[in-house]
Amino acid sequence: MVATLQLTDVGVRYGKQEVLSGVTTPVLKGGEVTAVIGPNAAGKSSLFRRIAGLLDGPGTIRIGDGALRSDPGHVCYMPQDTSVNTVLTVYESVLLARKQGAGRKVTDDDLHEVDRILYDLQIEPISFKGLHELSGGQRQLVSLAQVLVRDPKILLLDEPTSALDLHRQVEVLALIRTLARDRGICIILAIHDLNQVLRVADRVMVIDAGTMVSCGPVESVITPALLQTIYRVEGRIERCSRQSPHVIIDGPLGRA
Ligand SMILES: Nc1ncnc2c1ncn2[C@@H]1O[C@H](COP(=O)(O)OP(=O)(O)OP(=O)(O)O)[C@@H](O)[C@H]1O
Repeated sequence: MVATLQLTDVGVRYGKQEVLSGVTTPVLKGGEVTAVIGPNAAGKSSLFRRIAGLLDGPGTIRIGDGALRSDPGHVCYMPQDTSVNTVLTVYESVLLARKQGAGRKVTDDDLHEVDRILYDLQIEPISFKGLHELSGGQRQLVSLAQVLVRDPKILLLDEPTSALDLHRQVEVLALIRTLARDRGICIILAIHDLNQVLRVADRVMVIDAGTMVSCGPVESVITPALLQTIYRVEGRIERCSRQSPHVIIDGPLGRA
């Protein structure tokens, strides 16, 4: 069965302050990657926390069918802040994530999955380091391992590559793309780098000042007009290497 996610009129309030309202999407399907973009403080993380069930608010979040909804393990959320306060090793933390809500007995299959994900993310060399000993980028990779190992059907990744070097960004985004396609995962990721969005996403949702201003195929949403109106920069989209589109920034626009 293909996992699906659809938002209707979804909003978020912190106390009396409404920070997001009226987010309505088409049906987002397993196998596809949707990038959520927009300026700082636009409401992207709040939207992720709302979808993950960590915040209440108006609107409807329809996830898959009844079978999926009754198994919360199928929706996994990786927050933006990956700081930790624990004495676990990398391996233990990923194994624990795998067993979350799934009984205590560790099977060969569990160990195999942990090994595979550590290998895919190229972090086996740090398997037995304590989480508190890791660099920011290493912590981010381990957080990613903790959600991927749970075999999610819907995966919410809030800026999963923000602490990674260029090589790791490219590798991780390629892995995300492959996992979506091969395992039919519906992946939603917040990301600021528009060139990476052009490489990885099928669809882009733009959030600005608490509202969704567009949601559609990548190349029809990432345009010079978007650069001007949302980011206040002058820029172009050009086909460069291998004919793939790139954002080229010419300069900032002045203050409005
Ligand atoms: N726990 C909270 N309590 C009150 N207001 C909050 C809380 N978390 C976020 N906000 C506010 O909600 C708004 C949206 O914040 P959010 O973190 O969703 O933005 P974002 O688009 O993810 O930003 P960034 O790109 O900077 O990570 C901001 O004005 C922020 O100050």
